Amino acid sequence: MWDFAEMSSDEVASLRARYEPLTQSIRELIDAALHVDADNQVVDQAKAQIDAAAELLRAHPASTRQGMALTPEGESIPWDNLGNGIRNPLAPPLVVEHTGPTSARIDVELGAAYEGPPGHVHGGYCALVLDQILGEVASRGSIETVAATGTISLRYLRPTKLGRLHVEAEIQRTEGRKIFITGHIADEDGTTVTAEGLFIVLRQ
Ligand SMILES: CCCCCCCCCC(=O)SCCNC(=O)CCNC(=O)[C@H](O)C(C)(C)COP(=O)(O)OP(=O)(O)OC[C@H]1O[C@@H](n2cnc3c(N)ncnc32)[C@H](O)[C@@H]1OP(=O)(O)O
Repeated sequence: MWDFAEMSSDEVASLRARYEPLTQSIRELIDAALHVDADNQVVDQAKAQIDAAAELLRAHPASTRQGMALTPEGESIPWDNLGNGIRNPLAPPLVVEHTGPTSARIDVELGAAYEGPPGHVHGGYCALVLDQILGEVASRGSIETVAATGTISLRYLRPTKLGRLHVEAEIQRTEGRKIFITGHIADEDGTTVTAEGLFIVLRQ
């Protein structure tokens, strides 16, 4: 169902070293733009430099986009994914740490770019974070057993403060290709959003 580009580990390392610093610079640019308080001259000058950088990049277009790379060792590398894409400046990125065969955690800092209600994380982004961790746990971190979201249900207990967040997910039970899994997000004051998901392992 999903297309992957096969790539050696060396190619991945080389592309990662080339593009990851660019992605990080764009993230810092977005954050700076959301916090700036400057006069017209400063803003116009910054805009001209950003436009020039965009023009430089557009002059070297990729012939195809490769959403995810797969290495012969079975490692999957997300380039563009909104949750954890190495080349996507909108991805924080979300780094999932598997804490066992059926559980994982994410520790992430979400700043102004992820705001919904003032000072708090956008509810849609909370859903994305939970979908990402539930999907990776359901997939057991392997492309061989990749599982897609069938149904996900969220309960927003209270607003989630921008800043450091802790996220967890754990498989509750499996029935054939169906994986029932729960998770939650916590900010500095405790749990803010809980999730229940039914993920379906894709037919290979
Ligand atoms: C290391 C790599 C890590 C990668 C992590 C990836 C995480 C990705 C998380 C995502 O965001 S995925 C993107 C959002 N999800 C989708 O785009 C999925 C779109 N839907 C589909 O592709 C298919 O509908 C789906 C794969 C979910 C199911 O299609 P199937 O044809 O495989 O299901 P089938 O009809 O054979 O049904 C199998 C069982 O699942 C049940 N089922 C199917 N779709 C369901 C659904 N949507 N919700 C709940 N249950 C569902 C169905 O009733 C049935 O139950 P029973 O076996 O008890 O009869």
